[in-house]
Amino acid sequence: MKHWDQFLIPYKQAIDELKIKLKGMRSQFEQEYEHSPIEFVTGRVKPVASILDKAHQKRIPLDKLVTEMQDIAGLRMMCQFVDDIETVVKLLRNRNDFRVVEERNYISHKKPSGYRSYHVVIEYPVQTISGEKKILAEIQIRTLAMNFWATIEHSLNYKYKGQFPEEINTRLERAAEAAFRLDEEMSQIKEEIQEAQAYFSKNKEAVKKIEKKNYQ
Ligand SMILES: Nc1nc2c(ncn2[C@@H]2O[C@H](COP(=O)(O)OP(=O)(O)OP(=O)(O)O)[C@@H](O)[C@H]2O)c(=O)[nH]1
Ligand SMILES: Nc1ncnc2c1ncn2[C@@H]1O[C@H](COP(=O)(O)OP(=O)(O)OP(=O)(O)O)[C@@H](O)[C@H]1O
Repeated sequence: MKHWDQFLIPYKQAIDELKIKLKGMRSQFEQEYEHSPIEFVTGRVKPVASILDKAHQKRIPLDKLVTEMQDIAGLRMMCQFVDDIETVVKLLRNRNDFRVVEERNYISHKKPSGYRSYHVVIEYPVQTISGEKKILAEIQIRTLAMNFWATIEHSLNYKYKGQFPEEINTRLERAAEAAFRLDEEMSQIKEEIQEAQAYFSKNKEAVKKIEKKNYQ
C-alpha cells in the first residue's frame, strides 16, 4: 500500500463516521420536530495535491501534518437560516464523541474576500487496528446562500488562482452582499417559511399513505 493511502486511512474513516453521525442529527430533528436546523451534510478527505500545496504555502513539515493541518478531514453542514448555525454549533459543543478545539466565526467577522461561514475544528478519536488515533477535522457550518457564494468563489479562485480580473472582483463583492441580504430577508420570514414547509411535509406524508393504500 502506498504511503499516502495508509496515512489517509484514519481520515477516510473519520469522514465516513462523522457523515453518518451528523446526518443522524438531521434525521432525529425531522422525526422529533417539524424543522431541522440542518439542511444537508457533505464531507471530503483533502486531495493529496491540495495537502502538498497547502503544506508548501504554510511551511508545514510533512511530519507535522497530523497536528498542524486542520482540514485534511473536512465536513460541511448547511442550514436554511443564519440562526440555525448557532443551534448546530451548540449541539456540536455538547457532544462527547469528539472535542471542539477551535472555533472561527467568519459570520460576525467576514473575510476580506466576502467569505462567511462558521468553522469548528474538532479532535476526533478514530479506532484503528493499531489502536486509537486522534485526528483533527474541520466542520464548516453555513447557510445555503453562504454555501452558494463560497462554491462559486472557490471555482473562480481555482480558475484565476486568486488574481481576479477587476470586473469579476466587483461582481463577487456584489454577490456576497446579495447573499448577505438574502439571508437577512429569509430570516425575516422564517416563521412563514417553516409553517409552509411543515404543511408541505405533512401533506407529503398523507399523499404517501394514500399511495401506499392504493398500491396494496
Ligand atoms: N470559497 C472560499 N472559501 C474559503 C475562504 N476562506 C476560507 N475558506 C474555506 O475555509 C477553509 C479554512 O479556512 P480558514 O478558517 O481561514 O483556515 P486557515 O487555516 O486560517 O486558512 P486556509 O489557509 O484558507 O486554510 C478553506 O480551506 C476553505 O475551504 C474564501 O475566501 N473563499
Ligand atoms: N470542510 C469541508 N467540507 C466539505 N468539503 C470541503 C471542505 N473544505 C473544502 N471542501 C471542498 O473540497 C474540495 C477540495 O478542497 P481543497 O481542500 O483543495 O480546497 P480548499 O478548501 O480551498 O483548501 P485550501 O485551504 O487548501 O485552500 C473543494 O471542492 C472544496 O470546496
